Amino acid sequence: MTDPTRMQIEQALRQVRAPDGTTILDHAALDAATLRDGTLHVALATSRAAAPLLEPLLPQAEAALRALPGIGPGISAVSVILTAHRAAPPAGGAPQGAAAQGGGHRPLNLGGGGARQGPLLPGVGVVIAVASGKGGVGKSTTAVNLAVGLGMEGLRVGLLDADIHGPSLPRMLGLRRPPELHEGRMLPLDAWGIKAMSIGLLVDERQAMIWRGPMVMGALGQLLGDVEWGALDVLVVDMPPGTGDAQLTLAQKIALAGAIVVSTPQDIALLDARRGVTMFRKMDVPVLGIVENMSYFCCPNCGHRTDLFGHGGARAEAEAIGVPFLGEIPLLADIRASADAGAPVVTAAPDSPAGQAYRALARTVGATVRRLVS
Ligand SMILES: Nc1ncnc2c1ncn2[C@@H]1O[C@H](COP(=O)(O)OP(=O)(O)OP(=O)(O)O)[C@@H](O)[C@H]1O
Repeated sequence: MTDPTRMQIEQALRQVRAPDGTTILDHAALDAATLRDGTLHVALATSRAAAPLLEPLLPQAEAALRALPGIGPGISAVSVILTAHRAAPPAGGAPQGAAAQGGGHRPLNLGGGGARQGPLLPGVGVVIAVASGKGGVGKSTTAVNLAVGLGMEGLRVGLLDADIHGPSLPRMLGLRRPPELHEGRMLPLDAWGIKAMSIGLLVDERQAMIWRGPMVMGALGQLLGDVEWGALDVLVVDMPPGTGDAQLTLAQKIALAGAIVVSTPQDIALLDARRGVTMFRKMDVPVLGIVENMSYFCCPNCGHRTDLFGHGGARAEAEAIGVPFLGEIPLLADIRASADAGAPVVTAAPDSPAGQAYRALARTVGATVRRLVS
């Protein structure tokens, strides 16, 4: 079997018609196609205005792609998603040959611009993702304290909250006003020495919770393309939790220099962390390391340390899968209280045990960032 080419995919998509007779490719352009674990993932770039019209056509598009000659032994399923840009880019591009074989996840060479090409974020030195295999492990808390800690290390830092279903950055940074516009682009807000942007600044948090696929991708496209970051050494991206299509597409859209995976020491979370590491590896994104959050409990009265879930799980897991271990963050009430008060503990109480833990993490990651931007 050979991989489908751009021409084949576009031919299949041209059979998919809206009620007015126009084809799906009259409103969208083939943006990226990826083979992952036997599934052909196809991303179509469209305008925000057209996305609601195209969404009902996606099952037909998947059926048309499943009928492609050559879709057989190596491809068992097809998934089509919409990514909404500001304006639909022109469709087309020269038909290209198939991608090199091998690996469970392969971006297909479609010609006309791969997903990780193009200066989406001019002026930004490196982009680092903070991710987790599942929700609730403290990914956002880690991302916020790491970003502010990197700022305290003297780096020019931006923080993008791409956790679109649960944007917690405005609350954690104490930001309430919407971003200002400059020549049609959004200006990130200043907070605690860094620049920050979140979908939570644009819409009500509860509204974002119920968004469906195309709207999520549209909002992310806007956050990626419409923010005037200015000159940054590093942009920290708080990824949505998990390892699904939104994470994958996002990681493809941004040229990530590296990813940090946050986990708790529990077995189940470590399994999810392993899945997160695997996802980035499949996309050739270097995993900078694993952070163990809620690693141990420090009694605020006597300072006694209790390893609630056993100790050293994430360190051992990191060693087993061959990625660096970046450090431990204790379970401490003032981490949550500071986050809820909008003043990250790394800056609110830099010499507290929590502050010191985050500063140590920022020093380690800061050294890597300096190496990557130099
Ligand atoms: N080390 C810690 N000690 C005490 N509380 C913590 C710690 N880390 C995170 N928390 C708290 O745990 C809760 C979940 O944290 P957070 O929102 O950062 O998780 P998350 O992994 O980003 O979740 P999701 O991605 O599902 O939004 C928050 O109330 C946060 O204040």
